[in-house]
Amino acid sequence: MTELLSAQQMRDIEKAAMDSGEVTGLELMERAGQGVVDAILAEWPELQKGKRRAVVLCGPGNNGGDGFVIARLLAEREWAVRVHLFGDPAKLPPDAKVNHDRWAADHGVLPMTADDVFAGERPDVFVDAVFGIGLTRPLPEHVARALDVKGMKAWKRAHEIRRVAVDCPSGLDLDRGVVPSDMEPDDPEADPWPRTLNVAELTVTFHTPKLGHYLGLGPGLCRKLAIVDIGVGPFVPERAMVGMHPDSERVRLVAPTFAGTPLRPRMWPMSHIAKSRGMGHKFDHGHVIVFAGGVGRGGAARMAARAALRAGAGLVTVLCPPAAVIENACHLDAVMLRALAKDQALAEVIDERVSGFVVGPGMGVSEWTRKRVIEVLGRRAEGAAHRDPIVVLDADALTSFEGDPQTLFAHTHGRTVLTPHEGEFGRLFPDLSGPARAGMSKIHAVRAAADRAGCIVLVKGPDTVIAAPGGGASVHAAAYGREVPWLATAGAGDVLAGLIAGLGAPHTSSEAYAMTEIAAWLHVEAARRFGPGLIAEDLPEQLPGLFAELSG
Ligand SMILES: NC(=O)C1=CN([C@@H]2O[C@H](COP(=O)(O)OP(=O)(O)OC[C@H]3O[C@@H](n4cnc5c(N)ncnc54)[C@H](OP(=O)(O)O)[C@@H]3O)[C@@H](O)[C@H]2O)[C@@H](O)CC1
Ligand SMILES: Nc1ncnc2c1ncn2[C@@H]1O[C@H](COP(=O)(O)OP(=O)(O)O)[C@@H](O)[C@H]1O
Ligand SMILES: [K+]
Repeated sequence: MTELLSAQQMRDIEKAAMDSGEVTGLELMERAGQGVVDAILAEWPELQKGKRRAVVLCGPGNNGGDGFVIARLLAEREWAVRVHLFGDPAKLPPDAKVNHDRWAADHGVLPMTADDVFAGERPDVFVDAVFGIGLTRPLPEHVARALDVKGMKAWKRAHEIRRVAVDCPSGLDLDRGVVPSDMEPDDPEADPWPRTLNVAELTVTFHTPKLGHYLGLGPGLCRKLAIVDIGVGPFVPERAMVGMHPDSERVRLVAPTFAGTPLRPRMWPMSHIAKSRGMGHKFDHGHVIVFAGGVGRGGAARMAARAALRAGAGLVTVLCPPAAVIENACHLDAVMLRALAKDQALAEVIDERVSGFVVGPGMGVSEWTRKRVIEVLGRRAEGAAHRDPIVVLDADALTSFEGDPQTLFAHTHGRTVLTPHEGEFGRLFPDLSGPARAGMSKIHAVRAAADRAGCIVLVKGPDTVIAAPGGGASVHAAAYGREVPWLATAGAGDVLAGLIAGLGAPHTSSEAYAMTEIAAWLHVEAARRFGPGLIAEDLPEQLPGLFAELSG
């Protein structure tokens, strides 16, 4: 895993490095600028030869300071570099001022209006060093227009210009992954895309990625992320450990990486999956129960059940109303089937060895669903040798508690996982959702939800956020080469619920949180492996091949 930092955490790290006396702000700025130039030349090796053109846009803070370093280093390569500044040079912070003055000693500095920026000859590289982690409010209109990709049309063959963002495309809030705008109120239900669009082809950030690189609009605006080590101290490995319960302050990125370095999938996730299973009897691999809805409504449960079985649960049983037995029997083989009448207690049809439940997909929003949820959450492990069953609540199991979430939260336990999409999340947490979330990041909202619910909460989407009570949080992003828009298909969420239960069901599987992270990752890997044209039924069928590849 890799830590994702907030802007404040990054500032604290930089400050600690400077306070230690080992490095000065000026040295950090030089390393940052050099790192950006190196990243540009690595990304586009054809730029290593010849005299090229660059336009560099510098802002009023240290992001602008990086821009002046980049301009100088490119000019030293005999590039023709044009620099535009937003702000008063006399008010630049000290390190940025030093670099401005070095540049201005023998080069011009132009104003930052769209007319000035998009004039002159077409550059090979366009560098955005206007704002980084210091953005505090929406971009001024004229700055937004100078950064707008549409302005590039002033040049012929504009598509050949390589757009590079320093730390982030300016205007992106690196804590939330949103672009605050004066024109559209900060309302998550309004169209999140800004009127002017500042999209990079390459974004170069420092030390580790920030939250906003992976949340919301971040990946779509940054496009490709390069991380430059500027030597501000070591990573904190124990906080980023794979498979461990997450740290209460730091957010981690769910990926086979360790402090930014790729890990072999054998180490993660396969070693964790294997560890939780060990050897043994099929019951040791867990028995998962999936509740199905009535006649004609069992598909969601069947897909969840198949995912749980493919994920490695030893046994999976679908429980359905007696009237739906024939329908389900026509579809199920390896997955077992039992009838459960409305007035029957669970204990009449299942034994105490059941170690996982999926409740909700296709069940219907009803009082009956509420009762089953509470009944399931009341089942606890017999004796210290066993753990409480993992209980995944999705879809109708969540919506059935709309307006009365406290009743649900009174029964959840540490091995409960809620898997809402944003709509379902809003039904349980209206004050953390929709317009009420304005100004708050998805991380903040999901952390608060996990605290309130007293269990793990996973909120789905291209940026999936997982949180546990006490502050631990992770982001799993289907981004930066892992985009799977075709995963937005009916039933994909049911499969995810089954995956979590299947991975978390072995009695020896202690970490429901780690298994939830792994499930989110495998879900997207399965979708990538299949490709466009995917329907939800295809997802579980990808798992055997995927496991084989990951173990290779
Ligand atoms: N510290 C270090 O050692 C290192 C830092 N590094 C680099 O520094 C960057 C962070 O620098 P930073 O903290 O100065 O913030 P930055 O993003 O330049 O912006 C702050 C300025 O913008 C202004 N402002 C904000 N929003 C505005 C708006 N909408 N419209 C108008 N003005 C606005 C704000 O003004 P204020 O809000 O105070 O009025 C302030 O003047 C970081 O991203 C990385 O690139 C690297 O070199 C590595 C070493
Ligand atoms: N653009 C996207 N990229 C990647 N994954 C997505 C995207 N849109 C949705 N998903 C994933 O697809 C699944 C949809 O689940 P859900 O909303 O519950 O739908 P359903 O109820 O039809 O199963 C979630 O796991 C979500 O993370
Ligand atoms: K920038």
